[in-house]
Amino acid sequence: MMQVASPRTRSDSLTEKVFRRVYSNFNISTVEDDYIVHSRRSSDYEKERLRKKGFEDKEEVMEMEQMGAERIKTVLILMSDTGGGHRASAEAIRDAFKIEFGDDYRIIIKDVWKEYTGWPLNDMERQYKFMVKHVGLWSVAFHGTSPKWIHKSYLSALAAYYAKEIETGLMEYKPDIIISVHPLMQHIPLWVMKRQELQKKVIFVTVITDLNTCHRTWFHHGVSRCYCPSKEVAKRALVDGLDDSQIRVFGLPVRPSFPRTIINKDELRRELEIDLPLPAVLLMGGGEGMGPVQKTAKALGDSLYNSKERKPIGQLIVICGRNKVLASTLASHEWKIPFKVRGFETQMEKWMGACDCIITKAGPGTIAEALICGLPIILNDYIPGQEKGNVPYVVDNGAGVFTRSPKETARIVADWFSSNKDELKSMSENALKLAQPEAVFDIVKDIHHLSEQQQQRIPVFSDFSY
Ligand SMILES: CCCCC/C=C\C/C=C\CCCCCCCC(=O)OC[C@H](CO[C@@H]1O[C@H](CO)[C@H](O)[C@H](O)[C@H]1O)OC(=O)CCCCCCC/C=C\C/C=C\CCCCC
Ligand SMILES: O=c1ccn([C@@H]2O[C@H](COP(=O)(O)OP(=O)(O)O)[C@@H](O)[C@H]2O)c(=O)[nH]1
Repeated sequence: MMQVASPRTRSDSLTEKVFRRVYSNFNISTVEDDYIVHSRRSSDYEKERLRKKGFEDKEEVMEMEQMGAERIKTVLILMSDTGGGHRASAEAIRDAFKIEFGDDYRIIIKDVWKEYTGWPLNDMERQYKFMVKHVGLWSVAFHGTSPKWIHKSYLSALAAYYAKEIETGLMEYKPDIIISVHPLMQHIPLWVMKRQELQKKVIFVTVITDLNTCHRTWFHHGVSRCYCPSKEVAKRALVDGLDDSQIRVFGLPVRPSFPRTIINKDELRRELEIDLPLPAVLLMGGGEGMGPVQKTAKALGDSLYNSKERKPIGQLIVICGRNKVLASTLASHEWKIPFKVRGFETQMEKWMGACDCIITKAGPGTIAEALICGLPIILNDYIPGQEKGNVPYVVDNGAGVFTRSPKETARIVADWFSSNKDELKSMSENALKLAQPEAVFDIVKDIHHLSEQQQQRIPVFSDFSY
């Protein structure tokens, strides 16, 4: 029985709620952001709720919906699949809204740029993938666009050029609340809202998904709240001119399905068909399977095999994300130790819960999740700019180590699994201390509070035009 305990205690009822949702065929992590499906379902709920309250007539139901009686609030979460972290945080927020407030909120996760605009905004995923493969280019782009006058003028030009399209994109969903979980999705929507005089009617908040050295585009002064995952980021926000009252520090939002109570590790291993007694290391490289994964896997294949006794001292699980080439290359290799290779996994909490430590590039999402699972972390790479500061965040807090060398990584893991178990244990404890499993709930509750405050200021039936 492994204890994956939250460093802070929380009311049983919430834990129970999470457990019920997570482990009773209710897959809250399902990617379900297709608007049509979503909006149909949500409006069906809404109609059903009104019908239950006695509004049988079709027109009456429609009227009440429009007027806002028992109105379900619409939350639009803006994200882009540049990396896997923004989507993971968006899903975390959606799931937490569902757990905390049931059907009171309708959550839509969207990349409005991709669907409504043209080049270069609609092609960020591909461009980002290209740039981070050429780290020098990314470094120039990241640091070169740091001055406010540079990114502001560029984004204003894009806003003006795509004004109509973005307006259409945002207005289609008629959001009451807009949440941006992406560094480039503050300026343009806020500009559109200003043009439409919607600033007082629609709440706009930013949820930063970088733990330390984030880009300055995250810090827009026009937001109601800027949720910072760490004190370091909050300091940067203050330096950038945000007001104290706009800033809240709760932590990085992680999907509530991540275990934070008691998880039976053996059961997870049985379910995932992982060897029961052998210590296990999880190797990954973010949503795209980036970093020195292949070399590290092969080095681990050697270091976790005791050739004198002709038996393994550990086992290896590699999650390649969307990197199919990596997955097939590793699958075709001969392994002396128990080995598993997987593609993009939707239940990361199970794989992390079943392992004893993790090797990853310094992606903030993976780090925050691993901390919740109490996994010591070996960071083997980082993207210059936004991920650089994640290294001291982990290492200085005693939750892991940094090395770029696959051989050194493999040696450390072998050490942890044999002669240095104490270090593994103390790092696991430090990881749990640093974890913030409640962050996502604190964020959605604060947004709910904002929304209630706003409701008191604006008449509920105000029919604002989009
Ligand atoms: C004066 C010299 C200027 C040189 C500029 C050269 C080229 C400019 C081209 C592109 C601009 C690059 C934008 C840089 C802003 C970066 C903000 C940022 O932090 O972005 C991070 C995200 C990715 O998210 C991160 O993923 C990580 C893991 O992979 C991790 O999860 C982390 O938590 C996440 O934060 O990056 C992006 O989304 C960038 C997409 C870049 C696509 C370029 C397309 C250009 C289109 C629009 C750019 C708009 C404005 C930028 C201002 C440009 C000013 C010149
Ligand atoms: O197969 C996978 C691989 C990754 N992830 C998730 O993708 C996110 C990766 O985010 P991170 O910030 O670590 O790195 P990025 O992919 O943005 O570079 C994390 O939430 C992972 O759990 C996932 O759900 N399935």
